[in-house]
Amino acid sequence: MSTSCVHAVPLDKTPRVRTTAQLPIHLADGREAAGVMYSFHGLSDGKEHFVLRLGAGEAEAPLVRLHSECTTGDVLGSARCDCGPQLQESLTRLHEEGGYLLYMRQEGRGIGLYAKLDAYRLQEQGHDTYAANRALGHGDDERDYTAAAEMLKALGLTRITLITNNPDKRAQLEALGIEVAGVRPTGVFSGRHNLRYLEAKVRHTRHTLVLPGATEEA
Ligand SMILES: Nc1nc2c(ncn2[C@@H]2O[C@H](COP(=O)(O)OP(=O)(O)OP(=O)(O)O)[C@@H](O)[C@H]2O)c(=O)[nH]1
Ligand SMILES: [Zn+2]
Repeated sequence: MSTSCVHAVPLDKTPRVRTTAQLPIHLADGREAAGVMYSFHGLSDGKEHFVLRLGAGEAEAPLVRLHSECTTGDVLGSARCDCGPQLQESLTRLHEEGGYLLYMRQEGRGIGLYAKLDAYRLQEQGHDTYAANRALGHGDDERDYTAAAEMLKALGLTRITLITNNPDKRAQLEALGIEVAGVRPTGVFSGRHNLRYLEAKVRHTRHTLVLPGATEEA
């Protein structure tokens, strides 16, 4: 007897929220937070981004952290960037005020881990993070937030307060039909290993970071 397997294929570009699951998580300060995790089916870039909702209540323009994947920083605690502490800070804020973490599979500003590690080698030879990308034939920043806007809309979130220092995130989301009612900066997590990386973000992509020893206009 033959069997057939029919996969559900979405007929339009609207993603469906695929699953939700309770996820108790430990915050950096030792407290426990209650999360709900959402995954999606049918996002336009075909990647497996996810959302974690934390805290209680629903603000009129809920807090949203749009966080780009950084395996070295988020998972391993690498000090070459500020991603790990930014992620922990966001989880704490979202737990306290209520809101959503969108974890975007955009490793290396969209170039992937393999190329990011090549870029690290070039940085050891003196390139900054953006020049290293270009030397490898990539754009300075290849991130596209279409899938983020799709996820927000699928959750009914069309007016948000965004946690970021990156003006491009706000601009892209607004162009995609998400109203960004306000922006909250992340903390500044600088150290001897990531100072050049942070300086390059300010110089090159106008991240709103005030670094030690810099003036606000710099
Ligand atoms: N290509 C490349 N990507 C990097 C490097 N270091 C970190 N990343 C990636 O950069 C992304 C985070 O981007 P950032 O520019 O640090 O910050 P942002 O997300 O634009 O801005 P915020 O919202 O303020 O955090 C993650 O996907 C990291 O994997 C690097 O040296 N080269
Ligand atoms: Zn990082």
